[in-house]
Formats: sequence, structure tokens, C-alpha cells
Amino acid sequence: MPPQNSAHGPPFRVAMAGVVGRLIRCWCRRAVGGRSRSALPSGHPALHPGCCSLKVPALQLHVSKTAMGASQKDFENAMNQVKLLKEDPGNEVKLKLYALYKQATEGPCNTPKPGVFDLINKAKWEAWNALGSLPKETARQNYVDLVSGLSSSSDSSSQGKPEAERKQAGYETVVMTSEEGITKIMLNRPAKKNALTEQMYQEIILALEAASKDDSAITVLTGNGDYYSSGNDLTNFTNIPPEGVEAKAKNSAILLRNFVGSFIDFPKPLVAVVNGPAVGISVTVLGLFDLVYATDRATFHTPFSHLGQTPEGCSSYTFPKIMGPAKAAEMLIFGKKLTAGEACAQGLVTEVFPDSSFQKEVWTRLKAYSKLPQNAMRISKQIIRSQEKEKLHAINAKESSILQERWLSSECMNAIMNFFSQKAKL
Ligand SMILES: CCCCCCCCCCC/C=C/C(=O)SCCNC(=O)CCNC(=O)[C@H](O)C(C)(C)COP(=O)(O)OP(=O)(O)OC[C@H]1O[C@@H](n2cnc3c(N)ncnc32)[C@H](O)[C@@H]1OP(=O)(O)O
Repeated sequence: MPPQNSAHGPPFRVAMAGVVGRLIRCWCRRAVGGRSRSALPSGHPALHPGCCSLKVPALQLHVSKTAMGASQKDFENAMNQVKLLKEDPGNEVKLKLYALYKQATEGPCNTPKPGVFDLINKAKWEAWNALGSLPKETARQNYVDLVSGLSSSSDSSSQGKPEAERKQAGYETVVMTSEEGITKIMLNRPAKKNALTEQMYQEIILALEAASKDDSAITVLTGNGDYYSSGNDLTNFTNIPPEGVEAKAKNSAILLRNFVGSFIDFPKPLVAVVNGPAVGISVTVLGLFDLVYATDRATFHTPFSHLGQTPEGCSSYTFPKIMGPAKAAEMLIFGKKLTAGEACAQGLVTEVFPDSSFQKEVWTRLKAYSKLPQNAMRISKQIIRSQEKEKLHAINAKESSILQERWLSSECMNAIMNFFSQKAKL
């Protein structure tokens, strides 16, 4: 008999059967046009009026009645802790706190987007909206974790370090550092091959927003561990809220559009340091980077058809433009995996380096580039990219809305179930 705690022993199988069962139930419910019981209207707590100043987000707010449960006390303590912070955490973190607070107490963003000139409320709305369908409990936990990270970093960790080398607080799934004119955003879930969870998409959006405004010349995206990224974390499909799978797909499409939008709009030179294999969305957005440096160990794989899905990251436009329609079709329709050398020959990768000297060579190069006049680099990027921005946003919207439908298809659901069944050896 296998031991009870073996990786694929009975308890694990039961858990995975639960996940797969949940997916099937969600999909079946949709197929018969039914609704889950918990999606039926229940007593709605009064919505808290939006916080009107960015100065002290969330702190001015009272705990809504929706924030019930075991960690309610932790949540209240965290709100009190924020008032005691010695250092101003900065607007990015405040926006994140605000967004998590709203999500934890009210759920997904439910108010109309403020007008373009209402800058502060628009930024707050965008931060909240970017949380998509993140469950209230997760938002509450993330709020507590974020505050705890802020408290400990303001107490000790950043003391004594020069400003430029400080690790930015407030991120859990990425590590953001700035040094010598380069801001580095490192995907940090190496045990899961840097698969992108919903939280990670949101943190990357916030990190890019922060990097676009800091004083660095160049921004780098890279991965920790042996992978650059294995793309969308497929557990994003199992986290179905009570509102149902359609609502999840709708919110995920918004999240996807915001995520890709932050690459389209990024104003400074953006460099991918591809430290290992890249899959799915981590490959497609490379078409929106200014430089792509890859180790010769990297591979580039977009198995969309295998997953019952379709291209995103504007790749339906950038890939044919970069490599021609036939080569783009091989990757995007037929899921051909490219080696780093092949990706370089197709123009997706700028240069390939031997793995043994990859980090040294790339960072030496980037440090030299970061000393070039910043404004000239920004303006040059703007000239190159601005002509296509509108088009890219339109393509992004179209790809996201097609995927919203795809995620509800039996082809996609079956592919996701296969992944989990194989993982659980069902
Ligand atoms: C209802 C709608 C909701 C939709 C929400 C969508 C949000 C936006 C989506 C945007 C569209 C994006 C599309 C894509 O990116 S498509 C690509 C998706 N990625 C994959 O299909 C890769 C899946 N993973 C693998 O094939 C292999 O893990 C891989 C080849 C990457 C590595 O294999 P290897 O054998 O070397 O390592 P392991 O498989 O043992 O991996 C180690 C652990 O990491 C877990 N893992 C890795 N990648 C993922 C992933 N993408 N999603 C979830 N989990 C992943 C793997 O399961 C292992 O975990 P355990 O140690 O727990 O077993």
C-alpha cells in the first residue's frame, strides 16, 4: 500500500479529484444554463463610498460588514498597523492597499471608471479593477501579508542600504530591485517554474507602473530559477468564484487586457532577460519588448491549440510582423517549440548567450546601456512604438475577448482537466 503522505497517494488524489470535479461541475452548470446557489442574491451590505484621497488609502475606511471570518481581527490589526508605519510606503503600495481593501470588503470592482481627468480616482479604480475576481478571503490575506511586509521592512531590512539598492516592499510573487539605473522585476515562483498566478499578473502590472515612474533608465523582466516562466498558472482555472465560471472568464479577460496593456504603454526601454524556457503568455508579450536576451538553454513555446486557447499578448499581430505569417503560424497555431537559436533567427530574440556566461554578459551590456542619456532613449522608443499603440490596444482587446469565450469551451476545459489529471496521476 502506498504511504498516506506520498505525493500521489490517496489524500492527494482525492484533492485533485476535487479540483477536476469542480471544473466539471462549473462547466456543466454553464452548459445547462444553471446558476450556483451561492450566486443567488443575498443580503448586500451597503457599499462603502469610494475613498476620496490617495494620501491615506484604506486607512480612512471602516471595515465593511462583508469582511467577516477568522482573519477579520488580523485584517483590523493590519489596518491599524498601517497607521504606525514609520516610512511613507509610496503611492504604488498605497494603491495596492486600497485595491486589496476594496476587494476584501466589497469584492470585484463594481463602480464605473472615473473620467480621464479624475486622475487619482482613476488610478484607484484601475488598481481595484486589476484585481479581477480575486476572492475576498485572498484579498484580505494579501492585505495582511502586504502590511506585515511593510512593517518589517520599515523596521529593519532596508535600514542602512543605499536607496538605489533597496528591494521594493509590497510584492510577494515578484522581486523588484533598482541598481545602477536598471530596475529589475524578477518573477519569483521558481518551484512552479514562475507560472503566473492572478496575483502575479497584478503585481507585474503594479511593478511596471512603478518602474515607468522611477528614475531608472531601463527596466528588465527576468525569472528566478531554471525557468523564465511557464506562462499562465493553470490553477487560475480552478479558482472559480461563487458568481460562476462566466464571471471568472469575464474578470480574467479584463485582467489579461490590463496586463498586456501595461507592456504596450511602457514608456522606457524594456528588456527581457530570458534565463530559461518560456511558455505561453511569457513568450507572446516578448513582441512588445525592446530587447530580448536569451540563454542558449531557453526555449519558446506557445501551445495554445493544445490548450484549446488562442493567441494573446498581441502576438496575433506582432509575431507575423516579426517572423512572417508562416513561421508565426507554426508557433501560434501548431505550437512548434523554438530553440533560442531559432527564435533569434526568426527575430523574436535579439541575441543568444552561452548559459555559462549569460548573466555576466547580459548585465555588463545592460549596465553600459543604462548610462546612455535617458530622455533620448525614452523619446526614441516613443517614436518607434507610438505609431502602433492604438492598433496594439485594439488587438489586445480583441484577443482578450476571444479568449474569454475560449476559456468556457469544452476544448479548453478538457485540456485543463488533462493537465490536472496527469499531475494527480488519476
Ligand atoms: C475561467 C477562466 C480563467 C482563466 C484565467 C486566465 C488568466 C489569463 C490567461 C492568459 C493566457 C495565457 C496563456 C498561457 O500562458 S498558455 C501556457 C500555459 N502553460 C502551460 O501549459 C505549461 C504547463 N506546465 C508544463 O507543461 C510543465 O510544468 C513544464 C513543461 C512547464 C515544466 O515541466 P517539468 O517536468 O520540468 O516541471 P513540473 O511539471 O514538475 O513543474 C514543477 C511544478 O510547477 C507546476 N507548474 C509548472 N508550470 C505550471 C503552470 N503553467 N500552471 C500550473 N502549475 C505549473 C507543476 O505542476 C509542478 O507542480 P508540483 O510540484 O505541485 O507538481
